[in-house]
Amino acid sequence: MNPEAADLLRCGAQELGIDVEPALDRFAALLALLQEGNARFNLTALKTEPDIVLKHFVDSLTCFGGGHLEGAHQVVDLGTGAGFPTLPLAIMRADLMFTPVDSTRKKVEFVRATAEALGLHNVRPLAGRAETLTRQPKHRDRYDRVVVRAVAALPVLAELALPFLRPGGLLVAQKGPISPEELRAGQRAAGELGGRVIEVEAFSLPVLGDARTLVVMEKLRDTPSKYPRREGVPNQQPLFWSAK
Ligand SMILES: C[S@@+](CC[C@H](N)C(=O)[O-])C[C@H]1O[C@@H](n2cnc3c(N)ncnc32)[C@H](O)[C@@H]1O
Repeated sequence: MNPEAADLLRCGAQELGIDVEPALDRFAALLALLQEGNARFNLTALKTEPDIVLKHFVDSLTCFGGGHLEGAHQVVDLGTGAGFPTLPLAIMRADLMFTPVDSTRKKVEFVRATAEALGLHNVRPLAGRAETLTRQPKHRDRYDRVVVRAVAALPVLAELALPFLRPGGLLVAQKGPISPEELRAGQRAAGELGGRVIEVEAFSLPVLGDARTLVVMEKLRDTPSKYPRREGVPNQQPLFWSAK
């Protein structure tokens, strides 16, 4: 990692109240592995060191906002892609056990190999679609937390994520700006799926100032067995929302 990128990571994380100094070597190794992965196949759209550091690493660390990940939780990362937010969060918190999930096997293999190379023992990637995995008893109503970044609209996230959670568990969704319509649909979908929205926090991404929103849903009771609907339907026909 070049010195400018290292400074951006330090400053960005500091704005979030996080000291990355002890983890800089691991972040540098992650950066190198991502760039190597990008050279082999198109892993992420972000290619430059400042972009990767701010828009992947620091952006992922904003999931710690609000303290919803405090404690030794079992955490699903729904639609992890190249490992975000899992990998930065797992680097900073060995007490959190992550299950990054993605439907694209090649991405899951990248996350598995990268976690191994970084010596992260708290990352156990899983290939598959959320709609199918949450039909398996070992993944339904089981996890303490679901984190998600850049995957789908709120009502879709509610349908894909809440079935993973035990009652009392939380979905922490890191998103860009959300419209009142999307929020309303997310609230209604959460209710239908056995949960409720407990927090909506607008904030700015450190250094760059891009608008972000952290939406937290709590699961109150078991999700009705008809959810999630079959593969692809949650995204094609989001609950309570026609304006995709
Ligand atoms: C835009 S990428 C975001 C990746 C990562 N979370 C990030 O912030 O960089 C969305 C990812 O979600 C995965 N995905 C979408 N729907 C899914 C589903 N129903 N089950 C599992 N993975 C899904 C896709 O394969 C893709 O890798």
